[in-house]
Amino acid sequence: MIEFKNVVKTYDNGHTAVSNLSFTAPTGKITVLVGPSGCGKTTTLRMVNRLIEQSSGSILLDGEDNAKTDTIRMRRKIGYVIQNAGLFPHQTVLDNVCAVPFLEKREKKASRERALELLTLVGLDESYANRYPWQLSGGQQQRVGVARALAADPPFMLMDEPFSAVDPIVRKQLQAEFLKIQANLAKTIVMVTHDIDEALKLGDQIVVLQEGGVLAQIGSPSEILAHPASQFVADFLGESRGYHALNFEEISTLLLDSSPSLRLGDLAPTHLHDSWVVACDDSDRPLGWTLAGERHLRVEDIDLSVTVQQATGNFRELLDASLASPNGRAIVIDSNEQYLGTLTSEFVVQRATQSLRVEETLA
Ligand SMILES: Nc1ncnc2c1ncn2[C@@H]1O[C@H](COP(=O)(O)OP(=O)(O)OP(=O)(O)O)[C@@H](O)[C@H]1O
Repeated sequence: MIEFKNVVKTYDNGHTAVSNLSFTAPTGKITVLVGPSGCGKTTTLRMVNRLIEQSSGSILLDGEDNAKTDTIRMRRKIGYVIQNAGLFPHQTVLDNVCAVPFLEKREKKASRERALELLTLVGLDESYANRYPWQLSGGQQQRVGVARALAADPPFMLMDEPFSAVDPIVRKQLQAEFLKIQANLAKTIVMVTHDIDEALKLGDQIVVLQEGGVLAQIGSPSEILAHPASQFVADFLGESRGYHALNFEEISTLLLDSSPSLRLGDLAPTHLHDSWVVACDDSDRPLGWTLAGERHLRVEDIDLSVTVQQATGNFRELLDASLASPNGRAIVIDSNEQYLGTLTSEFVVQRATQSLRVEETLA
């Protein structure tokens, strides 16, 4: 775990960027620092690996005071991922990933093999190993940055806006892959982001800072959304708090409607003619919606543009799926992709309104 104890940072110009900050980043969990621009997030992060020295207070890494530990030894225990990846431009991807293991004079063959494994883990196949950073897209460079930080197998990771330099789709992919990796490796991570969505998605714990590096609130994403500690936190989370809170409601807790379904080749009973019906394949996997008619169901009659939603997903994804559907209903499937039922966007919106009201009374 990483413990901040009454940490203060006053820069030479007299500006206090971090004021008497105390919190613990638990072992194996992701702690995300958020707050408005200039509130001291990066300063806080960089004090952990002593790229910035605190003015007073202490930071302990698994109980060891980082100011009393040899800096080089201490930094080797900490992976550091920054925006734009910060790769060495004249080294290949493989050499970038192996940088720390080579520095530590680890066995070269084993280090390279592990580097290739890590590249695969972050979604890059072996063909990227001999490329140079400039031959990669921004998202690919960020993947290499994450693989490089993991290569030394450090117990701690510091990540400063690690996924920010890419477009929203790649960013989502990187976040999802990163969560998968973390589920296996369970590093103790402190991450900075200015994206509240990212914080809520990735963080086990959120630390909200306000101007001057003052701790405004610490808690799990759902705690912070449901019980903002102050007007500042409520304002910072913004008007979409209710919508964000949907991330933490599981669909499986809801009662689904059982909209009628048809398999390819089936004839619809007359009472269903001109109604929306869930079209499934031979194994009851939904393909989309169809307006039932007098003909046997053909693929051409199906609106395939819908997103089907896993019951293990969250309420917010469900809202997106229902809004994207031709009849305002989301199709929900189980883990075997079998059809389970449907829900209307009205129901989801009603639920969102309810949760927003609950939060407003609590705030
Ligand atoms: N070397 C420095 N000397 C003086 N002031 C500094 C120095 N570095 C940062 N600051 C100031 O300290 C405050 C905190 O900066 P920091 O970079 O930690 O904020 P941040 O929350 O990460 O901001 P952003 O979200 O904009 O990246 C800011 O007001 C900044 O201007």
